[in-house]
Amino acid sequence: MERTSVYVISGFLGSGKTTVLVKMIQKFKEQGRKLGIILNELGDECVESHLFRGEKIYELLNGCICCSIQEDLRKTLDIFMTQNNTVDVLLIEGTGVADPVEIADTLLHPFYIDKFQLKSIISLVDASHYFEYQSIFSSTKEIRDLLRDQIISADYIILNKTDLITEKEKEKIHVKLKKIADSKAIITFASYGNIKFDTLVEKRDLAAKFPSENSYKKHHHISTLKIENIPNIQKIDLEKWLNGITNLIRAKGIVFDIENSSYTEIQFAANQLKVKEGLNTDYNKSVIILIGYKLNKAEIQKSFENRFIS
Ligand SMILES: Nc1nc2c(ncn2[C@@H]2O[C@H](COP(=O)(O)OP(=O)(O)OP(=O)(O)O)[C@@H](O)[C@H]2O)c(=O)[nH]1
Repeated sequence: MERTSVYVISGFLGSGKTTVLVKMIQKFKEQGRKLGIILNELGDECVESHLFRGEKIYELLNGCICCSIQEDLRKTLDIFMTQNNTVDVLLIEGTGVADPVEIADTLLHPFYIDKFQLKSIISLVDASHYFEYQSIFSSTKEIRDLLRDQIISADYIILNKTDLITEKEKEKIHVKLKKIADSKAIITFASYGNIKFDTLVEKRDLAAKFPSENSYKKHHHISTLKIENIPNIQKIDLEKWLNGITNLIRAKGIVFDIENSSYTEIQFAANQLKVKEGLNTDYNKSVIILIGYKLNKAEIQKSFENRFIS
């Protein structure tokens, strides 16, 4: 079954995310695509609902900077999954203070990886405030780091509001962005989010990889590996095996127990394995996702099979 294409739109407060989102909706509709939209609002009210009248909108309210973003998003993705095939393109607008990696990370979860395909992380940069936000005098470290993360994790960067700056400033920002961004990322200029839709939706590298792999890549050379068909394994054995993998940073997964129609959730971080057993689910697959620094995928897959299957 075709996975639902997901586009994440990130960018700092007021950079033009909603402006671009409205344009994307229009274009996708012209193509006859069935759209779902997730808005991640700060505060407890979506003040922009009127812009999306008639669309299938899901709001993640109270989407503050903390981890609740991921939980809310999971709940919303679950709703999409129960509405089979009603949506073939999902657009997610992050709050101006969200790190898109968190959204990508959620889409990487074993529950969702077979259903959703992260096509692009689009990041808007407000050209008119670029130097102000980058300045150590008029901005905070948190803001600078956040803007940096938004740029690093994107595969499509829109320098928006160029109508408010000079050609010279535009060039200067472009040079800076090229230094920060992933080498494969597309950097484009726009005012009022007017970009070439075709270049935005055309297939790029991100689709061929696991979501979020790209996002971490620039700085961390992170790779991911999906192991499927997991037999019943003792927790201690799995923990030992995971701890033996060179450069592994994180693992997460689910192991389905056919007899009890329940699953065990697996979370491995900081060399420790945590499991939650006996959870109810409609999901009936077993899969573990490994995330690490330049993982030797073939070797790990083989080691898993030797140890637990044959
Ligand atoms: N001058 C100028 N204004 C723009 C441009 N793009 C968007 N705006 C305006 O900037 C304001 C913010 O745009 P939005 O699209 O709402 O930005 P946003 O990133 O969704 O904002 P938040 O929801 O606060 O995060 C609106 O008043 C837009 O009309 C642009 O390229 N040039």
